Amino acid sequence: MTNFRVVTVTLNPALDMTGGMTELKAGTVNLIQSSNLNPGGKGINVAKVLAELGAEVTVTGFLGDENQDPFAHLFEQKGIHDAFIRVVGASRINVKLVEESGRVTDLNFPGVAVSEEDVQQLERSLKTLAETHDVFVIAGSLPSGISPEKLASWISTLREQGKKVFFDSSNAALAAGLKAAPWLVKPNDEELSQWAGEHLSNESELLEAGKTLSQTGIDNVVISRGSEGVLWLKDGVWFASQPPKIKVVSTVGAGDTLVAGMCWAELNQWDRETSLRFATALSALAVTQVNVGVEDIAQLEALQHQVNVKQIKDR
Ligand SMILES: Nc1ncnc2c1ncn2[C@@H]1O[C@H](COP(=O)(O)OP(=O)(O)OP(=O)(O)O)[C@@H](O)[C@H]1O
Ligand SMILES: O=P(O)(O)OC[C@@]1(O)O[C@H](CO)[C@@H](O)[C@@H]1O
Repeated sequence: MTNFRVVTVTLNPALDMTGGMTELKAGTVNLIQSSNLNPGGKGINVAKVLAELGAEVTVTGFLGDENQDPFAHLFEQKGIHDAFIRVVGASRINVKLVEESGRVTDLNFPGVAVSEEDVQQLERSLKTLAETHDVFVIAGSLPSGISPEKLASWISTLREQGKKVFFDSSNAALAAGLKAAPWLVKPNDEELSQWAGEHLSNESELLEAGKTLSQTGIDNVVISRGSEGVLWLKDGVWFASQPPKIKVVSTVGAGDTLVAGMCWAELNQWDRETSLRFATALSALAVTQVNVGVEDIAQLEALQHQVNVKQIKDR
């Protein structure tokens, strides 16, 4: 029987303060016209979407004990099991400035530092969760106190236990995590360029770099390209998707929603075309709203019909 249980790991959660404005002018006073404060962080966003789709989700990572209430409230509201380690201090507040054009400026803060004792608690939590779960999503940046090598060691351990690890991060954490051969990775085109050490400016360069990445032992390379859709390499075969043209409200969490969609598709054992169509439509829907989540199931159905999916031949 299919098991719909997932653990998401967010080592550096954030309260996302989103401000809507006409146009950002750096170095001047900018007036915000609308604002929202929502619990976020990549793994938590993935968890929220998965829970709304119907998965049984457990969340872990590190949560500051001074401002944990909005997170705890979200978990309760969505029926998400809360296995977060509480650490001394406040989780960061990240500021997202969304202009009328849809352009987003992210101000991502460093986050609360974790101690060696906190790290040991998390390792115990992962060990226990691995006894009952086969799918782990590890997403987001690292707080001070966790080295990229430590993160990579967790991915390696889970992989040695036969777990499917979905991984989405950036910078040094991404580089180290990729070496541990997660089951699925989702860099965007910029992150893949960083990994490749050169600017990848077109599809064929992305395909080439994605192929090289997969040869390091990664089963699924999923490259997100914003409005240009998704490229997905598995078993040596590429699929590409193109979402319809959409009025962008906020792109915050679009990548996390794509990861959640790919994860949900895997839990359902859907074929490749169905999986990619679903995950692309889900992430395209995410950009039509400020908050992360599946707010409009009817619109999701309609969007799936408008996503173009094709296999890329001879690659
Ligand atoms: N303007 C858009 N129109 C339609 N779909 C979009 C748009 N922007 C993003 N998407 C969908 O969301 C997916 C993920 O977006 P993107 O590539 O921007 O991820 P990301 O850079 O990881 O995002 P973030 O870090 O903001 O979560 C895209 O592959 C696409 O399917
Ligand atoms: O600093 P990180 O962990 O890389 O990214 C954090 C973050 O930008 O990611 C989510 C959107 O993907 C937001 O909820 C959150 O603020």
